[in-house]
Amino acid sequence: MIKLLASVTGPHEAGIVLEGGADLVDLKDPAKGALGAVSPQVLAETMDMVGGRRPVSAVAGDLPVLPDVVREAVEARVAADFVKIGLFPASRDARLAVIEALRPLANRTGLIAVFFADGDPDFSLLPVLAEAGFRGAMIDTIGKSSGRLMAHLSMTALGDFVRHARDLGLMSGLAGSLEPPDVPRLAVLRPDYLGFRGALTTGARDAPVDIAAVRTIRALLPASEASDHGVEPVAGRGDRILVRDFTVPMEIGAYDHERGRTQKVRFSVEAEIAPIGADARSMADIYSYDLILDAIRALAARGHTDLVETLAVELAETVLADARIREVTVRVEKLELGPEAVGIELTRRRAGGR
Ligand SMILES: O=C[C@H](O)COP(=O)(O)O
Repeated sequence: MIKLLASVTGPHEAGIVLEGGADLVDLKDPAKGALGAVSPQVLAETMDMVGGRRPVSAVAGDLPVLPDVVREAVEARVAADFVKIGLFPASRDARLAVIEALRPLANRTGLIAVFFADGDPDFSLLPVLAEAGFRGAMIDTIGKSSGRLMAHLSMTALGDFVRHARDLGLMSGLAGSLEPPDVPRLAVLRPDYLGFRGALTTGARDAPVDIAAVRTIRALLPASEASDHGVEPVAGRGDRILVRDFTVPMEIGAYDHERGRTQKVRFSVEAEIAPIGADARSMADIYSYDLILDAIRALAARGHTDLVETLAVELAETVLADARIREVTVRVEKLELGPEAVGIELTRRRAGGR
């Protein structure tokens, strides 16, 4: 489920966003910049008001990228469930020094790094953050009048960020002047959080939060895991691995004039496998079409074969020898005998059914 992060200025606005369905109460002072901080006092009052009903995050502030300055600001806010730390424009070394300085605080609060889409984001720091004990990473924008998140980063780049964070065990969040129509588009990328301030107010970013605006955003977020994962295989049908029109020269034919030379033979294969899991990401999770291509190359390399029928049966048997294959259809066509193509198509199924 994709959660709603709502940025508020203190306890009063926290009450409003909770009523509107926020999943994370995020404290910040929008009048003081992208990550303008509220005082530890306001943090304490807001935590009291929220009373553990939802996690509370606090931003560390629009700070220079200096280890001591940032560590001190985070230390003052470790009572929050999460503290968000901006990786503002700076050299890689300066950012690394800040990350390292925060390592000792990682078991006192949930550290969340904030990359800025318009502030030279360096996503190669994601593994460094994971190793230093950070709990998550998000992308926001610094310049709140210089366009929405997607004006600075493509959907592909945002999707890569979410995937990379997830692979590293980091929560991910996306924010940056987002508007209601952005929600379904970004929800497709499946970040853990979408974050809002401007879209939750009655007007400007530092105007008061408005319950109707919060509800509008809430209603746009996918309601449950079920709707997030509402994709399932069709009962009784497998997925299909395809090799289409793979043409190789080979020695083939029962006539004398077909011996001692090669001619073009075209192979097409459709192999049925069990439905691929939604979490398939690597070669280890799938049956590769390369195995079929290799089997065809081996047939072509082994010398003369009289009949295309022999090739088709052998190829089907080779493919079905892999226990993951349920059924295979093989087409073998000779391409140099006058018509466009002559050949055979056959289907074989694993004995014993599915
Ligand atoms: O953390 C999220 C931000 O508060 C988003 O603010 P914004 O929607 O005004 O850019």
